[in-house]
Amino acid sequence: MAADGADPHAERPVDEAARADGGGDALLEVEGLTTVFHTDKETIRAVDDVSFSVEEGETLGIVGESGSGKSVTARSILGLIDSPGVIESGSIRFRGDELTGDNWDTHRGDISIVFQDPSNSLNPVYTVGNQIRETLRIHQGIRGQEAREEAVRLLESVGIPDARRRVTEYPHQFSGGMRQRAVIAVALACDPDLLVCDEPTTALDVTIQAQILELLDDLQDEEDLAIVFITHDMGVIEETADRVNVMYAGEMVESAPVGELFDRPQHPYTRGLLASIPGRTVSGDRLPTIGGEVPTPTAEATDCRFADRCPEAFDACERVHPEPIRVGPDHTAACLLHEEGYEHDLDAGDLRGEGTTDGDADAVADGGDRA
Ligand SMILES: Nc1ncnc2c1ncn2[C@@H]1O[C@H](COP(=O)(O)OP(=O)(O)OP(=O)(O)O)[C@@H](O)[C@H]1O
Ligand code: NI
Repeated sequence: MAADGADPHAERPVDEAARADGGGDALLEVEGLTTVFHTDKETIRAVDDVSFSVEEGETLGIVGESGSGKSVTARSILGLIDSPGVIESGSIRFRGDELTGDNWDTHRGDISIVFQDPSNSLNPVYTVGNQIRETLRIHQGIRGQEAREEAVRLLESVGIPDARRRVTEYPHQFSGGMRQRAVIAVALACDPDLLVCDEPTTALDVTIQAQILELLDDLQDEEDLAIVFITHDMGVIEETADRVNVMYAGEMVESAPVGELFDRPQHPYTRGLLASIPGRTVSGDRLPTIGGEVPTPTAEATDCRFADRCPEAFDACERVHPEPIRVGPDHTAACLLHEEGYEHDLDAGDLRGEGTTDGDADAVADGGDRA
């Protein structure tokens, strides 16, 4: 689904299987997004053919281990990919407008981002109020007394007490939790329709984390914001998300409404992530934790990138790349276990249950060069 060279506004065939939202007029539609980094040594396919959409007012959670491509997805949506990175192909539409191809400026301010570390998001030499007013001026044309009042109102709306005084303070005078609230206030000063939060609570302690999550929830109700919430924490996903995309090695391996994903996870990787939530066991699951690490994708996938960590892999997983397919209403998974025609392989080369024993060599005797 390459967008290069093509008229970005041209009608694109919608891949029914890859789109879990069932169509309709989504706020944000991402289709076939592929973002690569050309380093000296290799090309890293950080986001590889990912499709999803975000509806008005909903929270989409993106979850996956470190290096799975969550942040690059976020930065792609905001047009923040810099050299050596490039959006190689795909389409990102906001309210139907194509953003790829340097069209982000027309929607700057409609989409805002909150990063993990609040200290890097605020400029230490300006007061918090100053930074909110600057954003109000640039994105909403609000100046002077009106901007001063709006800055106080925004600080109040993110739960900062004594806002009238604190608006005159510098970031270093704020605690970590208060600083992240201030960052959210700056993000809201654009009056965005979509707020992208990239691990916004990871640097905060648990109590403050819970307060920030509650704040985002309240803001969403009040301002009818759509939120893309990025985290590696399934527990946080359960609390915040309406829908969930599970990412692995640049790909979206499962997508479903949050209740459905937790009740009926269809990808072994998702089951592994769920089993890693403290105090939670998933029926029939064999993975208390997932061993190994996310591989760095450097070539187009010709196999399942999760296969060598997967307790349910069989030999076809080493030679066939699974595409997202529909596994339920509004639910997709990219796993051969759900694709027709591969069941026979279960008999031929089933590795299930063997992953933790040292009998792997025997099990793969007819399965090729599995390490
Ligand atoms: N500027 C860059 N140059 C080269 N490679 C990059 C760059 N930024 C990201 N990558 C690579 O892209 C892949 C995805 O990275 P990304 O930051 O999106 O992961 P993530 O899911 O957000 O992980 P984390 O949970 O650690 O934040 C990784 O392999 C990473 O090394
Ligand atoms: Ni990240």
